[in-house]
Amino acid sequence: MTVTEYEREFVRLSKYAREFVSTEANMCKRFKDGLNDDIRLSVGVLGIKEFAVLVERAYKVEDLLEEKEKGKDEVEVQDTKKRQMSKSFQFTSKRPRELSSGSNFPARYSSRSRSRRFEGSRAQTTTVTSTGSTRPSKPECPQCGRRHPGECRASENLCFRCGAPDHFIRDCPETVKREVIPSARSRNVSTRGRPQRNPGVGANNRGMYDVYLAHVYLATTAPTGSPPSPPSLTHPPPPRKLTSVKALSESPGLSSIPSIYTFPKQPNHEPVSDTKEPIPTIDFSLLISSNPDERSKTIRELGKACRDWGFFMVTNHGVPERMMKAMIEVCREFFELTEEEKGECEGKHVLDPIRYGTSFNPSVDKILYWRDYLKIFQHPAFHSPSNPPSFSEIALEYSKRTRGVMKEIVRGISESLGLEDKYIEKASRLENCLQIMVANLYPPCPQPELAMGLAAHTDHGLLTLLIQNDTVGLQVLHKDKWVNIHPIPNSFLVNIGDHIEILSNGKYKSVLHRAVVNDRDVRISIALAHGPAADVAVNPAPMLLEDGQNPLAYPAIKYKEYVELQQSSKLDGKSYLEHIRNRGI
Ligand SMILES: O=C(O)CCC(=O)C(=O)O
Ligand SMILES: [Fe+2]
Repeated sequence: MTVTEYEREFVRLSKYAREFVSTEANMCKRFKDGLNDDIRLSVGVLGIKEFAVLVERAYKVEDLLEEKEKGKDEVEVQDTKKRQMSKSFQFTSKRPRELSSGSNFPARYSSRSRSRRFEGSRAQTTTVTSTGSTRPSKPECPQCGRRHPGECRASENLCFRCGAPDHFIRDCPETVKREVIPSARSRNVSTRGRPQRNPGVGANNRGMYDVYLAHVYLATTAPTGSPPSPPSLTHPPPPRKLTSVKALSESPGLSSIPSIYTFPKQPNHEPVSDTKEPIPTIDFSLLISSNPDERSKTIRELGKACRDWGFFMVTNHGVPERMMKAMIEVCREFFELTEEEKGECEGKHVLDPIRYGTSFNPSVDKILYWRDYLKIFQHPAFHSPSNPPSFSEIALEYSKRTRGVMKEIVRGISESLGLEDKYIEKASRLENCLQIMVANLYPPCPQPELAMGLAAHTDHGLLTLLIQNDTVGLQVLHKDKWVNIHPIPNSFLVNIGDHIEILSNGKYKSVLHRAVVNDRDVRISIALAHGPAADVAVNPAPMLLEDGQNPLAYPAIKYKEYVELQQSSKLDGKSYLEHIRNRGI
C-alpha cells in the first residue's frame, strides 16, 4: 500500500471511527501510527500537528526511500543469485501498530515496491483513547465530530489541503507549488494507485475515479436504515470503475446530490428571460425552393437569425419524424445498458471516435455536470457502438440525412453573407466534414437548482443540429439573458458554431447555450455537430475583410486541433474561440 492509497483509505474510513480523529492532532497521531517504520520514524520526530503537512512529508520520505531502493535494486541485479528475494522485505515493520483495535482502518503499508501489499490481519497491540488533555479551541463539527477549521471534508473525499474534490493532498496544486525536492513519484506516477494529476490531453480517467468516489460517498451516506458496514481492508480497494450520473440518480433514497455536483452559484436561479419572443424559425422547404423569390426571402431570414440569435429552428426539413424518434430511442437504450457494457465505449482520448462518459471532461471539471454522454464520429468514417444492435443502422441513416440538411443550410448561410453559395462548403471541405454525434442523457436530479446539465459553451464546428425528447432543458443566451427553448415538435434546433464565426470573420457569432436539469423527467438530446474536414484550418473569407476595415480577427488552426483543445479544456462559460483569440494561438 502506498502513502497515497493509505491516505485515501484513512480519510475514507475516518467516518467509521470518528472518536479516533476527534482533533487534528489526534488525526495526525493515528495517521502517523499507521505508517511503516521507516516513514513513521522520519516524520515522527518532526512533531507535525497539521494533517496536510504530515501527509506531504510522508510522501517525500516515501519518495526518498524509493529512490534509495532503486539504487539498491541496481546493485541487486548484478548479484541476484547471491541474494534471497525475502531479504528485501526486511524494511517491513516487525512491531505492527494498527490504528485501532478491531477496526478496519488501513493497515500499515510498506513503501517498498516489492512489499506493496496489505498487512491487514495482524494482531492488535495498541488501544487508543481519544481524549486529550488540552482543550481544543475549534468547535466540534456536527458532521464528522472532529474539531477542525472551516468546512467539513472528512466524509467527502476532498483534499485536506485546499478542499477541492478532484484530488488528495498528494496531487494538490498547493502541494505541487511547494515541492522543492524532485519527486520519484512524479517521474513514475503510472505505477501508483492514484491517477496522475493533469495527465495530459484527453486522459480523463482520474475524473471517472472521482465520480466513483462520489458514489462511494453516496453509498455510505444514503439513508438505508442501518449504518453501512465499513469495507474490508483485507482486500485492496475496489478497482476504478466507470460510473454514471444515471446510476447515481437511481440510487435508492437519493434526496440530495454529492457536493461535487453542486454549483455554488445555483445556475438555475439566474434570471431567465421572460420574453415571449420566439427563436426564429426557418422553413427548410423554402430554403431549397426552386422559386427564387421564396429562396432569397428565406436566405435573408436565415441571415437575420444568424446575426440576431445564432440559434433557430428548422421545420419541414424532410427527415422523417419516426427516424428522429428512433434515434432518440436507441440512444435511450444505449444509456440503459449496464455500466460494464457502456464502459466498453469509454474512450481514452478526446479524439477517440467512440466515447462514453459523464460530465464534460472530468479530468478538468472541478464540479461535475449532471450529464452522461455518448460521442460518436459519424463522418467521414462512420462509427457506432455494437450495442444496442440496431444502433448502427439507425445512426447511419440519421446522420446521412442530417448532413444533407446541414449542407443546404450552410449554402444558405454562405449566400446570406454575400458569398458564393458553395464558398463555405469548399473552404471547409464539407464532403469530408467531421460529423460528431453527441447523445446527452440528463437523468432527473433531486436538487436541480444546484446542479447543471452542461455549462454555458459554444459549439466548435460550423453548425449543430439538435433534437430532444419531450423534455425541455436547453437555454440560449440572448441579449445577455438566458432564454428557455421550447422547440416546435419534429424541428431541428440549429446553432452556429465557432467555425462559422471564423469563416464569417465574426459577422455571425457562435452562441452560448447550456442545459439545465429537472427533478422529474429524463431528458435526452442528440446534437449532431458538423465541422470542416479534420485537417482543414479555415480562415475568415477574404471578401469579408472589407479592405482592411475589418482586419483578420481569427487564428487559423486545424479543426482537429481545435476540437482537441476545446474538448480537453473545461467549459468556462465563454466562447472557447474568445479564449484562444485572447491567448493569440
Ligand atoms: O442538451 C442540450 O440541449 C445541449 C447539448 C449541447 O449543447 C451539446 O451537446 O453541445
Ligand atoms: Fe452545445
